[in-house]
Amino acid sequence: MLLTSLDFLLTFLSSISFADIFILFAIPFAFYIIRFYYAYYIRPNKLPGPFPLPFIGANYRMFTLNFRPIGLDDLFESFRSQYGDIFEVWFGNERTIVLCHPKYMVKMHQASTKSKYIKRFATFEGKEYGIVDNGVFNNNDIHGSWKLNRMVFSNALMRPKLDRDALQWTIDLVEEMESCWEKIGIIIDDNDMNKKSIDDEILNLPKWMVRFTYDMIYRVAIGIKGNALNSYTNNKCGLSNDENESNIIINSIQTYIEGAMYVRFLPKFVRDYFPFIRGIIRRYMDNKEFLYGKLTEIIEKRRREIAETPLNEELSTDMLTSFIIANTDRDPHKGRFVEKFEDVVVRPMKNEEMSGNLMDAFIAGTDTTANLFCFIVYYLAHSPEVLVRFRQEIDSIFQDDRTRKITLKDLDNLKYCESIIKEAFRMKPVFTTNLRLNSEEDEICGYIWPANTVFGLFYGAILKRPEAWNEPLKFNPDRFYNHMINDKDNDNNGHDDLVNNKNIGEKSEDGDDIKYSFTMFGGGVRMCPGRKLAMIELKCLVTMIYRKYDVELVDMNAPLKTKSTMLTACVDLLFRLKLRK
Ligand code: HEM
Repeated sequence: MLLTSLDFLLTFLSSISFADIFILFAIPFAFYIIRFYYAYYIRPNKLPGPFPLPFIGANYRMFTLNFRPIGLDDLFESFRSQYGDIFEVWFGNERTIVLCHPKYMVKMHQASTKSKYIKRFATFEGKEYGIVDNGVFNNNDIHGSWKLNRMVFSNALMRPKLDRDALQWTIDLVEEMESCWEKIGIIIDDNDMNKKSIDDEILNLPKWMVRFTYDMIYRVAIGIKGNALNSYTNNKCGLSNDENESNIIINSIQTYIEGAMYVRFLPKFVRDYFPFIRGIIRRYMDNKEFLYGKLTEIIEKRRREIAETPLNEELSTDMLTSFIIANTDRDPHKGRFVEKFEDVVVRPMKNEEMSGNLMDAFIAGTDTTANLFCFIVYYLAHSPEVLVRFRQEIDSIFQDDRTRKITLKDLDNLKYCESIIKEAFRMKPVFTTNLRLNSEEDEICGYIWPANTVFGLFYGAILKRPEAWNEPLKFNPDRFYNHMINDKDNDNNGHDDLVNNKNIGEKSEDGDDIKYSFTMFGGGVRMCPGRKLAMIELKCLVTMIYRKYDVELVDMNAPLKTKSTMLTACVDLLFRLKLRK
């Protein structure tokens, strides 16, 4: 019997010719191409944009003629100058309508739960990986899990009680990093004794900052000190280099984020059946299982600790503790929310919901802050007159004391510092392009768009428009500072001004057209819930460094090197510190 089947198989295989194999592959391929171009030619509202190729869409335009990849920010900028303020780009099979003028983005940035533009992503790839309808950022289940997750997330981050602790944790971390820099010779004296003994890797600011922000978010999210900074120094700081739990988890989170790109952009068929890719995906899936398992252990342990804590004892302000007690009798804010949506069944959170929210704190709260700090350092190094003004502000607040503990009141007073942070974002937005989808048919820019059209809000363009900004290519924090000082609605508390982020441009008096010209934290009901934390962290870090040190770039002539996707990252920025004279 076995022999007969084998005979049959051999006969069958030997009868297959090369032409048969070709046809076998060519038919589905041809079918795909016809379908692709049919969809392309019948698309509604044909806009200008790069001609898409099957499978890769317009991705081929990401390479220059000498095969060098260019960033998404530069690519969109080149399309904008070629096609105008509204154009279309195909990424694979997905069409994105890219908007470059704030007036086209008004509906996306309006804070109304009735908005048709609350959804963020069109693709639904990656549910098994936990990146769809989980947590906050990637969550498209607007009337389901997103609202509750978002309310709990915002409550954990926006309550004033966290401010005090977030400031203290930032101070502790800056001091830890500073002592490390001192030991390994990043902080130099006039004799430059240590100058030659350090390799470029150690002098690279973005590497430090990513670890700094991971440790910070680990502390804020889980309530435990992280170890990313410490481990980076490989014992050079004389600190122990234990592979402790925080390190394992932080590494696993970084692997998870890397894997999310594969899962989101490769079709399921390719992920499941292509031999080489299948292996890679398997490893990412194993890492994801491991990570979520670890988070569940941490959540369970914290649940037990909370249950054992007497009712009259105050609980920690970290996010995880807030998630666990949210909407339970242990919650001091039960029934009260910083952001409240209608039609939400308010209930305690499940473990997997908490894991998703914790992951979002890491995904959205680390690289953004880390890279923005690097851009601030770059622009300050090239703007001596701004640095002088900043030092005047610092000295007027701290007098000559370069080590006094920074308070929340100081942060409120550091208005020029805040303006520097905003201006660095305007010049080099870490969040280059936001995405939103319409849940119903709607009009944008005079066209009627069917539901589920993907809109790319190209922030890189609106932050430089001459209608909204004077001399838009100039680094000039005064454009924000003057506004903060003169704004009649401002209660003289710069901190609050930012929290209520008014999304205004410099020439805000000039009308609605430029209303949403400053979108550092996005806008509307999906606006960044980490904005207050990010500003506490950045203002404290920038002030502590510039109050005490002169920051020198190793190569003052080097252009700012970045890598840009949805987020723009600083690639290399070699630095040294000298004690300020
Ligand atoms: C300088 C630092 C940061 C910048 C520039 C930034 C910017 C943004 C922007 C532009 C958005 C999109 C908002 C929209 O669609 O309207 C966003 C969303 C988000 N950010 Fe931030 N962010 C920063 C820091 C943080 C931090 C520290 C956290 C938390 C620890 C955080 C958590 C989130 C979350 C969870 C969302 C998704 C909100 C939603 O979809 O409902 N971000 N952020």
